[in-house]
Amino acid sequence: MNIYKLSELTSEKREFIMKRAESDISEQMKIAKEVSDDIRKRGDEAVLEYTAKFDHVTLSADEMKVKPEEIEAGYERLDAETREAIEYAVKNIRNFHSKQMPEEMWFTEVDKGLLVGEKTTPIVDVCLYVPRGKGSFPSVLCMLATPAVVAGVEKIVVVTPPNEEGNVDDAILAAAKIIGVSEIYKVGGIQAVASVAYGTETIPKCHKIIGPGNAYATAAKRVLSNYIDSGLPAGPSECIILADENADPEKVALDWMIEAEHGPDSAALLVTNCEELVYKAAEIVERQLEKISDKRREFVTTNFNTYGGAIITESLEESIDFVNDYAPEHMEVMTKEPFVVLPKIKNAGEILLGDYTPVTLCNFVLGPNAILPTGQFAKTYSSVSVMDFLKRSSVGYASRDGFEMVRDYAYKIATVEGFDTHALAVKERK
Ligand SMILES: NC(=O)c1ccc[n+]([C@@H]2O[C@H](COP(=O)([O-])OP(=O)(O)OC[C@H]3O[C@@H](n4cnc5c(N)ncnc54)[C@H](O)[C@@H]3O)[C@@H](O)[C@H]2O)c1
Ligand SMILES: N[C@H](CO)Cc1c[nH]c[nH+]1
Ligand SMILES: [Zn+2]
Repeated sequence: MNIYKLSELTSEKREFIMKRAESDISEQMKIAKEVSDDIRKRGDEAVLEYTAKFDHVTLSADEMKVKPEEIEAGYERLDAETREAIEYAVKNIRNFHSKQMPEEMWFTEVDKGLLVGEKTTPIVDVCLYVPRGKGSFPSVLCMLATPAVVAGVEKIVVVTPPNEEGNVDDAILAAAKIIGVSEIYKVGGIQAVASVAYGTETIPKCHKIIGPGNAYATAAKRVLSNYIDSGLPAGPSECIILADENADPEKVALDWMIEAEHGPDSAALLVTNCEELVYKAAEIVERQLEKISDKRREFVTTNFNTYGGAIITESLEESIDFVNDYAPEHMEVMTKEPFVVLPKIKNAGEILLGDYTPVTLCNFVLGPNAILPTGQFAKTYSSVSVMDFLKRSSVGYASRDGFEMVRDYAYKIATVEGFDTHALAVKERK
């Protein structure tokens, strides 16, 4: 596997590690443009052809929309333990996101007679993209639909690629029923993004699509950015385990592998000032790899030899600087004093502290949102939250006296900017 000393890393290698897999999706963007143009022209007919081509499933237009009885049947088929786990997860996710809800309206008097504030309103329709390719993601539906419901979105549309049998997985259907969403379409990748960006005979046009996806879904969002708001960039999963000499190699090894199993394009890094920890954890990884499926083992090993691996630094401070530059999607802090490290972490989608908060917990049941910015976008974007489903309108009111007090100031600035009618509106107001 890749084991680098940070001080010996070439600038090319550092750039490769920093950029991860999302650096070049120009090929996928070409395909996304062709496919989406065709879907715009031919609607459902084209969507179904591309579903056959890319998902290897033949559906009719009527089969694309999941029927209420399919949701019921999926829920009933799912075993009781999994249903209970989903219900528990949704409870914590709902709780966490309810705390994020801003006040519907607030006002403050910035000066006498000048009242200003904000009014928050749900986005009227939002499409949730639930991936299905290298894995099945009922948890992603929970992470997207729960805050959408908490925020009060009126029309929630779910798109997800059909499985090999042309259906939606039972756990996704059950999660939908538990959360209370029912408009689901069996469509994925570029087809899904283009369908909701333009609208087809069967699939409604939406103003926003949000959710993680592979390079094709990401490419389609970029190509269609004039037609639909596509939220945060959430591509191949990635994680940094930040550890010092106090970390337990067994736990480090377990958690280092978590996000590496998403796919060959993911990135899982162990960043530590303790060389001995790296070799101990790497040995344990070898042993643990024997316990997982061939498919996931291959993803982890590919990952550890491409975008992932270990970075050995000279000190904990140097490790923290590296993390801040990398801006990981997920990160775990496994150091002697994680709460002391916390304030020093400036760029990360999620920061999990201590020995007992593996990424797995937050991905599924803890409550915070696991849909997070990837590819260094954690420098400017945040995790999915209720704010992704809301928007703010500024509100202002000036009384007559308030207006008189500020009219000259407004007039001056309008004149300096050369906006005549702006100036007139305050100068000539009786
Ligand atoms: N950042 C996050 O919060 C987060 C959360 C969960 C998952 N993820 C990531 O999301 C990604 C999900 O990817 P996935 O592949 O499992 O599911 P996906 O739904 O994104 O992709 C499957 C779709 O890709 C399309 N496709 C596949 N091959 C194609 C080809 N050759 N040409 C055109 N289209 C093609 C198909 O239409 C298919 O429906 C993973 O990288 C995972 O790590 C990220
Ligand atoms: N780690 C993913 C976000 O990057 C979320 C997830 C769902 N299932 C497994 N993992
Ligand atoms: Zn994961």
